[in-house]
Amino acid sequence: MKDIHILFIGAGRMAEAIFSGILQKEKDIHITVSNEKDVQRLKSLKEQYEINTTTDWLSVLHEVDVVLLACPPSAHDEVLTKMNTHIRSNQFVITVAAGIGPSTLERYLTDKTPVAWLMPNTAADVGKSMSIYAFGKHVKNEHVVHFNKIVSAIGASEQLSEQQVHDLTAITGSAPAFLYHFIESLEDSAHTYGITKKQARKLVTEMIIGSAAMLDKHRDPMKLRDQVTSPGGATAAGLSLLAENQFATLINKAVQATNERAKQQGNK
Ligand SMILES: NC(=O)C1=CN([C@@H]2O[C@H](COP(=O)(O)OP(=O)(O)OC[C@H]3O[C@@H](n4cnc5c(N)ncnc54)[C@H](OP(=O)(O)O)[C@@H]3O)[C@@H](O)[C@H]2O)C=CC1
Ligand SMILES: O=C(O)[C@@H]1CCC=N1
Repeated sequence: MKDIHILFIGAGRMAEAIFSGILQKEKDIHITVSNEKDVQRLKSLKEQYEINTTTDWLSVLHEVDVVLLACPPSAHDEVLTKMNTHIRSNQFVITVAAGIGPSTLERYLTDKTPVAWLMPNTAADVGKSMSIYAFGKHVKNEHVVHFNKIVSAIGASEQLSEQQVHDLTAITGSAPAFLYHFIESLEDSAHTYGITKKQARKLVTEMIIGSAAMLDKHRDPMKLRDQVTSPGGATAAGLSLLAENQFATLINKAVQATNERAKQQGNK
């Protein structure tokens, strides 16, 4: 297969996680990264990674096979409008923006442009993103081949419908932040018992890494929870308190709030 050249529009946290993951796995994917204002950020990324950078993505557009939009949802209107008059019909456009599905991309890119919506998470940086995605109407086999190469470099993936990516953005895209918040809360709690912050971090981080490894091996959180919960014992008391305070309902509400905001951002 011939080398792939990807242009990133947006040089923020998600862009970096994705191209960092790709560069660790793939030697025949070439990356150009652009943003609009922050030249210092581009300079620092160029020092760290084997990439090209530019503040003028339009000048590079004609050279690339894939455009990956990693800018905020609110920037898409401006970027796609500008892109539409210059893009060649076989160039593949992928967005990772919350709320911006293939049907939105196709409304802007009027020349039967192949498009995809990828919802990754920041674990792309370590090749462990769980990414969900949906394709537009004009995606052909060659684009699927490119897409699979890019997405498999950053972790696991699952193809869904556009609506399902809307509905599950919270679960794969945002829920890592929910988990990190849970971890921060455990650290704060540990710290109140007289250990240092460094010790609290070690205790909680290693516990989470061990739990994730168990989940990876056994794939059954209910069974794993049950193994920890000795009948009538200490863990059961903690879990009861979580249940009394509607822990599961609260998580469901956080998922809904996240998806509503994502949709709202995409509709602007
Ligand atoms: N962070 C995450 O975990 C995830 C994020 N996403 C999506 O990724 C996208 C980026 O998010 P994130 O990386 O967190 O955000 P950041 O704020 O870290 O990065 C946004 C980047 O976009 C650039 N940008 C802003 N406006 C424009 C414009 N008009 N043209 C070109 N570049 C522009 C910014 O640079 P400058 O201002 O200098 O132009 C910056 O480099 C969002 O759409 C988000 O929904 C999806 C899944 C997970
Ligand atoms: O917070 C956000 O809007 C993005 C989308 C999914 C994760 N981060």
